[in-house]
Amino acid sequence: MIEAKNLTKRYGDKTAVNGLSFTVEPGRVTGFLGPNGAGKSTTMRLLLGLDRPDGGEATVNGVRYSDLPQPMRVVGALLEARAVHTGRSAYDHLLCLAQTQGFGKRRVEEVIDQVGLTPVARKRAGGFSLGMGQRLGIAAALLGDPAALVLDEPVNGLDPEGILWIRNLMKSLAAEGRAVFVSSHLMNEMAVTADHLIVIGRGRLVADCSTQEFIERSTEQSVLIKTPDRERLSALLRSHGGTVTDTEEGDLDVVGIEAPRIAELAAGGGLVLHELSTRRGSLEEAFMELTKDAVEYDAGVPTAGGVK
Ligand SMILES: Nc1ncnc2c1ncn2[C@@H]1O[C@H](COP(=O)(O)OP(=O)(O)OP(=O)(O)O)[C@@H](O)[C@H]1O
Repeated sequence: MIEAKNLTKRYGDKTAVNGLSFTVEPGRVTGFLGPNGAGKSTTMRLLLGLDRPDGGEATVNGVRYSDLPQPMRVVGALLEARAVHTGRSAYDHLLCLAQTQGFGKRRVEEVIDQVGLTPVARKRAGGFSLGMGQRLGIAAALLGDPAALVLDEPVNGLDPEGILWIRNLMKSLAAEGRAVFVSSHLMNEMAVTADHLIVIGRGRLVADCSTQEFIERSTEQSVLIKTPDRERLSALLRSHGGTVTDTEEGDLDVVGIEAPRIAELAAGGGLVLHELSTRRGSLEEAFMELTKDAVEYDAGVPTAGGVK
């Protein structure tokens, strides 16, 4: 389990991470979301002991990274997508890393196989594509068979096949009981990958809830109605507490009453409906709205214990 307690990091006047507390549980993929500059990479660097916090602390299985005797056995990390600038082969690169931690050749071969690099394992890693470089980075993260993984924007710059591969890998690593913590600024990507979401805006926690809960709470539901009895239906729905707006196409958009109830009310009033459809706002819109709120109002958003 990864835990951040009141984590704070300042760079000069800028507070990159501001009193952040959350836990990343084993057995699930936890998405770490925030717009550019929200503080995701800084938080991950603090978790991995690459930077010192100005306040609070970050631990993995209750221990600070810098105090872990064999860190690669506890947490594997992939930080920022970049090509590996090495004249060494993928195999030699991993073997070198493995030897620093006392892992053998067999483990190197296993992780190479796991990430699908066996056919190119003896080729110079410096010539790898971004996708192959990512696979190599993930192989390095997996070397110690760690209980937790920290992956910073692993899908950045990958083609659809690479994205699908990483997505499935993260899910299977979580299914094996590992804590998988993955950052992204893409809401839609996290919606299909993560079981749980931690959302930050300007270094502060905005939401900490299951992905399902986030989707349900964040995307407001409205009902679109096509009807020849627009005026009467509109008045009827308003009298039952609905918020009714006219769309540019001359239809009705209703918030606050669900479709089956609208159909019953219309039938009761002898009003004709030509179309009745439930719509949800896009997740990406909801995410932008949420992080904007964090900055401007810091209210009305889902957190672990409900809506803040
Ligand atoms: N070494 C540093 N020195 C000064 N400011 C920094 C440093 N590292 C990060 N920052 C600032 O802290 C804030 C958070 O940056 P961080 O890289 O953690 O955000 P992020 O959420 O990972 O963004 P992105 O998705 O763009 O990588 C930004 O405003 C950034 O400019």
